Amino acid sequence: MPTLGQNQYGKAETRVVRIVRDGAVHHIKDLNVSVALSGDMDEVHLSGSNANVLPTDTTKNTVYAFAKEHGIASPEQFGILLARHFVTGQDAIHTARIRIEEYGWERIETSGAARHSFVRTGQETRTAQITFDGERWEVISGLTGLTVLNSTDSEFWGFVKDEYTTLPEVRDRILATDVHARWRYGWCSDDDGGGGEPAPDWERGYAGARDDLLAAFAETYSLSLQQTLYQMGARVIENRPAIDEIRLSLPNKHHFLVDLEPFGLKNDNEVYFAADRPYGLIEATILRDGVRPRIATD
Ligand SMILES: O=c1[nH]c(=O)c2[nH]c(=O)[nH]c2[nH]1
Repeated sequence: MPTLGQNQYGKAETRVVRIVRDGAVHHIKDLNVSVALSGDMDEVHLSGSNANVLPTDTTKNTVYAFAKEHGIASPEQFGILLARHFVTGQDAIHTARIRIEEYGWERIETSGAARHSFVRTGQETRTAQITFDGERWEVISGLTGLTVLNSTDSEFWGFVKDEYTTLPEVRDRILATDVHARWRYGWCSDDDGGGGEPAPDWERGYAGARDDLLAAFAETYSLSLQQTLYQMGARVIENRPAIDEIRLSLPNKHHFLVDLEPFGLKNDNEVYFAADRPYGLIEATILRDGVRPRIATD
């Protein structure tokens, strides 16, 4: 009979978001946790007996329950807690390897008192599309991958319900999205031959539009992502006279509250499962009054 070599099992990539609410000041920890356990696992492979197998589902639940019970001080400390739990709690488990990725979030600083808005660090890409037909210019600038999150001040209720609707109404949820924005400058004829307009300051335009998008996201009390989207686009159009049109494509990065009741724990909007897909996708163009849309909608 062929020999069973090294083996391990566990739940990979449990996405856990832990919010700590210190009054109006919220703190966020966002981890991707992979558990690999090994030990006396010959039987499950060779005879099919599951007697030594702690289900991978249980390892996932443990991640969520520990996030609630112990908080997440650091990935190292959280990983140590988990590894010790599995090895000391189960005779058959001799080794636990916990791999953790932590995603960084910075606070969005706004003039308001609320402190529950965050932007993911180091992810965004600036974009530009320039078209010239020998006479007229079209410049569309933008960004992708600007990930933002509000840990409160977001509701979703009062929506249509048909025979397939199961979504519960919520008065307090996480609202998170990867901003994909493209904005078109009104500038179209340069002053090369005389008579045209000087080109806008592209650097200031980019920094200003980015600031507006972040500030509007953070300051909008949201009844839907659609409403937040409109506020973000409108802020850019109102604050940046050089920009005539902005198109926003916002995935709704769902964060589901984890049910901790089976473990005797109350989830007071603290521990979330950060789902990857499917996601809602909310898209719209916001225009300066009287301007015709030109940014492609795909
Ligand atoms: O902000 C939202 N807009 C929707 O259209 C929608 N649909 C849904 O299921 N959740 C949400 N959230």
